[in-house]
Amino acid sequence: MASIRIAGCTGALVAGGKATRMGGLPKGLLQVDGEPIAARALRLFRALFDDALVVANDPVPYAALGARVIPDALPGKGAPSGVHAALAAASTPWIFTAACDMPFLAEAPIGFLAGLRAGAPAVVVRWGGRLQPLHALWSRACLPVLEAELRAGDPSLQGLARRVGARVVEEAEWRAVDPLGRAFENANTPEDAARLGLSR
Ligand SMILES: Nc1nc2c(ncn2[C@@H]2O[C@H](COP(=O)(O)OP(=O)(O)OP(=O)(O)O)[C@@H](O)[C@H]2O)c(=O)[nH]1
Repeated sequence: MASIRIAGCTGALVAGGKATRMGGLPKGLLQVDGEPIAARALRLFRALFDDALVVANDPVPYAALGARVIPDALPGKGAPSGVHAALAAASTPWIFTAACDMPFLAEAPIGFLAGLRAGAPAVVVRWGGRLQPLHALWSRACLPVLEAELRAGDPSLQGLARRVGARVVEEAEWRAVDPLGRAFENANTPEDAARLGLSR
């Protein structure tokens, strides 16, 4: 059980990618400490948030996890399609998004992000010189902006963060809760999976 609750927020696992660099394996099923990444994430989401869902265009790998699995509403644009679907489907004013290949989600860093929500349309960390929009908080105010951008072209989530005026957490600030940036670690290739200690 989590020691904090983050009200008005849905945890959304973005899991609709092709995982070509991982040979098409549903990356959320990679195991961390003997548990699929997706199951671990949903367990954390249920403890922290009002609701939890998975955005995946193939629901089969995630069907057994007991969470609502939704497809992209505006498919074909990568992770922005997933964030859009989550914002459109959530019944809460906020969503927390995480990629399905992030094995080290943790309560304290997510709580830190949530503590910065007031007055911001989104909260995104800059780590390693790059905004990290797949471990971020997005408010419903971002939905019409992202929807218009998806209909018009091929937007990036980093661009969306800038355009909505997201609260950007700089690296020095983030180090207080996550000194090594573990939250943003993700497994794109079998080599990444091995480095992060993940198994099939
Ligand atoms: N819902 C949804 N999620 C996506 C989509 N594309 C990528 N994602 C997710 O976004 C996160 C980051 O995706 P990437 O790792 O960059 O892309 P990927 O398609 O999973 O992998 P590659 O094919 O190897 O690039 C992962 O959790 C993906 O599952 C999409 O079109 N829809």
